[in-house]
Amino acid sequence: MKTEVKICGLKTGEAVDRAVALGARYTGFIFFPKSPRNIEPDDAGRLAERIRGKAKIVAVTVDADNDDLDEIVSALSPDILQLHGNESPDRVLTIKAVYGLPVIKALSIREADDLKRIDPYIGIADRFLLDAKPPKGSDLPGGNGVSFDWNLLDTLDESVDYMLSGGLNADNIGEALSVTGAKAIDTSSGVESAPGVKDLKRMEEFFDAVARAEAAMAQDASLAGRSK
Ligand SMILES: O=C(O)c1ccccc1N[C@@H]1O[C@H](COP(=O)(O)O)[C@@H](O)[C@H]1O
Repeated sequence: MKTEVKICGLKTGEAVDRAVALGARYTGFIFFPKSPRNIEPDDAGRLAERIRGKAKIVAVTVDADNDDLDEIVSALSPDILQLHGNESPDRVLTIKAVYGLPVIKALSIREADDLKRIDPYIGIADRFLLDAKPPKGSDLPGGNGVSFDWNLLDTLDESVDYMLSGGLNADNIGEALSVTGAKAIDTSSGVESAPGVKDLKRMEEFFDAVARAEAAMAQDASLAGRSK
């Protein structure tokens, strides 16, 4: 099966167009002023019009208040809201009810116990985004380019629908997919030349690496099938 790819932190028409041309199923726009990927809602709305219907448009917010959410949803008309802060299950329910949009709830993972934080959101969040915990001193809850120990996901219930995130790039995505078998992946700083600056070549290398990993996994599965 083809891995679903989300390219996050898009800020230019060139990067949005290229991400979708390369096969991104999800495009992410960051609404968090401290981030080098922060974008104004109206600018994001204009960029999203270039690819609406070709890839899902995801608004990434961090503990946003109602006024900010109203402005973002009205300017961008996102397909999905990604909640990347400390939004409680009740807050997620309220946001879903108010905007009628599916929600990806981001959770940060460092150790096995962190996976227990998924449970209260089951049946509430439509999907999870499992990211690494921010390094000490970082102002950003995501977009830090750091990975968590993918082996922790060995114990994750198969019914949990998640996107793998955190420090993914062309060099490590093959191993990440082989260890986790993730069906959906998300990257931001791993396809940049500087914080907030998407690099078209790095994006292309990322998609190439995903395709190589998929081919290798399909070959392994076929060999395993033949040896039965
Ligand atoms: O990217 C950001 O600046 C950001 C800011 C605030 C919340 C979330 C953010 N990014 C999310 O984090 C993942 C992982 O980033 P990376 O690949 O490790 O750089 C990113 O894809 C966004 O979903």
